[in-house]
Amino acid sequence: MSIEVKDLSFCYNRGTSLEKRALDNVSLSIGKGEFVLIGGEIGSGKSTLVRHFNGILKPQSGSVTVSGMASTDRDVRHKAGLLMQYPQKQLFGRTVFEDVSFGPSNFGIKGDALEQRVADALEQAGLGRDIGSLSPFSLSGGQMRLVALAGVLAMQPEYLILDEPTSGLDPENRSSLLATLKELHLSGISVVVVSHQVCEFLPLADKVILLDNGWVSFNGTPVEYVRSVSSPLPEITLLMKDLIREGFDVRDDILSIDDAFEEIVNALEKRGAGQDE
Ligand SMILES: Nc1ncnc2c1ncn2[C@@H]1O[C@H](COP(=O)(O)OP(=O)(O)OP(=O)(O)O)[C@@H](O)[C@H]1O
Repeated sequence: MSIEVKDLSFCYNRGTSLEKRALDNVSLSIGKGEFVLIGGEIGSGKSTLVRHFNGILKPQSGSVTVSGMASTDRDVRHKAGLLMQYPQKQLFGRTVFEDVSFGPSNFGIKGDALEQRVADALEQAGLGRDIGSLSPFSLSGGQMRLVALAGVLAMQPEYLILDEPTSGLDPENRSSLLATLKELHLSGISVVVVSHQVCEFLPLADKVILLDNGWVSFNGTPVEYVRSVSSPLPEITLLMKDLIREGFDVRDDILSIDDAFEEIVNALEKRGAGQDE
């Protein structure tokens, strides 16, 4: 069971003078249980692509299926939950409980079952269950984002899709969100992260897909990605720090860029071998 995208094309303002082709014959597959990173420059089509996964956008040509269900089916949103960019702007409830319970209660879940769903989702999102009675607007920006994440998790999706989840977060909230995503992935949820900062999520990813002007320019493992780019030094330095943060076996006394590349590839390969065991 997977997300299958076949020959997907999509234009905004189709048939007008403002026509903009955002996706051009995109085909890809996201396996169940994978952590997939979708990267690419600003405007390369990342958001347009993932908005097809939970049916916000409908394919103009080609197809998208999620665990065998066409993305045009209304129920696809129960299989793929999307946390949009700046999701805190979408909070509306008087209490956190009201916000997080909105999806499942519309789905007919009530009473104790609803309370349990909300408590579980708050816990999975890394928030205590006691937060339910607070106003979401009394929380910090990072906590508000986690409340929005809990709202998506309360629908118990098979695929959790996050569009630029760390943008605008301070370093502390960023690390706690990354830790939460790692936990969610370990618990068996498939995670798809859209980010133009590939290095930030590379240590967590099983697969990297890059878009360039609406087409897939790269689709491979993190090791293949590192081998394929000649990243500028600051990115490599950040990646080394991110790998150390995630407990990868990397030396921190590397002097040359070539050695740094080798060290990163070795560390990622070791992790890959560990996962296969
Ligand atoms: N609602 C819209 N109407 C018209 N054009 C749009 C619309 N949304 C996106 N586009 C255009 O489609 C292209 C792809 O946009 P998209 O938002 O999918 O890219 P992105 O890679 O997610 O960018 P970002 O990193 O800025 O979020 C861009 O050229 C963008 O300007």
